[in-house]
Amino acid sequence: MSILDSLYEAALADAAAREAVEPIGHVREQAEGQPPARDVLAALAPRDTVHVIAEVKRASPSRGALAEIPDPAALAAVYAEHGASVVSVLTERTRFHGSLDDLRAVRARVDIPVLRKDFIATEYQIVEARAAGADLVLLIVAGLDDDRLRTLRELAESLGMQALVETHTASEVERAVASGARIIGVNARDLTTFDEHPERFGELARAIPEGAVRVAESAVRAPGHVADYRRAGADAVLIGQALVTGDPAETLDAFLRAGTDAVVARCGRTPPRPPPPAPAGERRS
Ligand SMILES: O=P(O)(O)OC[C@@H](O)[C@@H](O)c1c[nH]c2ccccc12
Repeated sequence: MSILDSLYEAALADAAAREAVEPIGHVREQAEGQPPARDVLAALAPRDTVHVIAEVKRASPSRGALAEIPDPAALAAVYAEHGASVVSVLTERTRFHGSLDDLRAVRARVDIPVLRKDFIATEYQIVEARAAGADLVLLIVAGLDDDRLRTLRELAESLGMQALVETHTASEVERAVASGARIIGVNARDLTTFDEHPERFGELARAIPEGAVRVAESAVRAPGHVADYRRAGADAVLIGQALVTGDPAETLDAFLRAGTDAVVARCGRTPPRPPPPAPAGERRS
């Protein structure tokens, strides 16, 4: 069994245990009782600086324990104050040490959109994401067939959420685009081996159509990496480890500065033109 398969297996076993206690009808009612989901497309709309999706991540299967994060809401508040556009909360328990309680706590503290990051393959997980206050859910193309991918994204959208559709190869980007995804991530980390390929985003970004949000995921360790992703056409960069293992405020400030200074040179996006010179008579000098 691949690592990815075992991650899905654990997440789905946990979801089934929750569903045995709380059937989907109840959870749907809770979802309907939530304030409407935040507008994620507006929050990630292309602009002349990069967006950061900042992650609450205690541990990972590839690195083990990263940070204790006793108060995920406090960390999310720092992210929001320092310019993150979206907070990502890992809710997977067995390998990432996260929970839906983390997501609820974050939701209660910040106003920016919140992403439920988990190994999602069932309607139940989507509905419980909304019931916990999520605005965005992760869907990993490598773990879903075309039917599931479309059905789950459409269910998320019917609840007012969006889906971040994650890819790692050219054929997965093709499938994501064909499925109608509007927010497409390229994960530098291969979830079947944990190898990192930061150059992958630049190779695949061109295949993501104009109009979809392009997200570069993983492997940002230094400001230069944000600049590289930005130059390769990223609208947003998803960062976990570097934020939770360093000083989150200082690190985020430095990353956003690097993303602001980098000029997008490819993917058909050109930097804004300088204003035309004023007519001779109006020049001040
Ligand atoms: O910690 P990093 O290298 O900054 O990566 C963050 C994020 O991209 C990563 O946590 C991630 C990307 N896709 C995932 C899917 C499941 C779990 C985790 C992930």
